[in-house]
Amino acid sequence: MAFSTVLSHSYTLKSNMLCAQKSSPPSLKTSFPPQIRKKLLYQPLRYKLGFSPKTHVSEINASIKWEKGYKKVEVFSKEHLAVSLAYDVAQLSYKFTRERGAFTVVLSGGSLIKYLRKLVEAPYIDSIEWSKWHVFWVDERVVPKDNLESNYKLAYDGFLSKVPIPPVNVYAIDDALPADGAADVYETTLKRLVKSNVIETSTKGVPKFDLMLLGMGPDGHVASLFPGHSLVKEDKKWVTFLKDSPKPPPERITFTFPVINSSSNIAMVVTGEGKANAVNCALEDDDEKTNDNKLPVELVLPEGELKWYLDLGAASKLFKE
Ligand SMILES: O=C(O)[C@H](O)[C@@H](O)[C@H](O)[C@H](O)COP(=O)(O)O
Repeated sequence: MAFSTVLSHSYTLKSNMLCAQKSSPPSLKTSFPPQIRKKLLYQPLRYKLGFSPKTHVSEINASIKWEKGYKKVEVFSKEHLAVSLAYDVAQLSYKFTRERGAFTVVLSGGSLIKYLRKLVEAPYIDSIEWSKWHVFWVDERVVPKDNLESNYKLAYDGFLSKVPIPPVNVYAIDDALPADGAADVYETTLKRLVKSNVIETSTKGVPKFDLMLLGMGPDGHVASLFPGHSLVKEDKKWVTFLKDSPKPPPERITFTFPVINSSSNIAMVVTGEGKANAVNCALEDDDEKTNDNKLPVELVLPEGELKWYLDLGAASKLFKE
């Protein structure tokens, strides 16, 4: 079905790739609607305890969890989403810093940063080994770092300025370069860090980040990989660039799918009713779809773990009467 709408970010999307809307969303209430409870067809997940205080665990249990194949999905209130994300990130930080003395974390732009807000509070602010963190961006707009459009600025203002990560471990793009140069330099930086074992590599020799924190646009884009764009198929470069992003600003650099899909862990953080169609598309069973018919988000198939963190709005089309 052809799909055309004006998105909240004030750019127009035309795509025939989104799944058709299949049912009306349940009305959103403060607690989970009964039809959602009824549709708990899947095995609940169990959290591995051992790092975070139990008080946080009991709060996290106020959510819906299920697992379907490799897809782990959890639906939260917005507040619990931030609590749960902090808990999971802290556990991974603990695991990787203990196992290999470093924790490589890839950030996105958008609302993701505000969902990291619990990490800058007790107990995490004092218990995480921030000095072992290495921070990257899955995509960046080619603008100066102090520009309001910069994903670096967004992350710095909302998160990085509040935690003691050594500045040398924060890998922003070189904002003095044009898009192609910035992408090349970023890829060179990744190569250097792979060589020095700060970043692990997959069996295919591609960087394997410990944790990628991804957002998704209403059109199903992830990173700066947009539906129907040729970069979705890029399989040689680790980092590439575009000058024709359908979402402004047009010039960006982005990780490619080989790098995204080498990750040890991906957290897909998606909120808001505007994303419900794309979420439904990504989580439905449809073996008939070829890669050409898939949204970019559906091509996120990491070697490691993939977990979806949804709010009620984003999940609203998953639960049918
Ligand atoms: O560079 C960008 O334009 C953003 O990084 C973008 O890709 C964002 O991550 C998603 O659109 C989800 O954003 P929201 O969570 O704010 O909807």
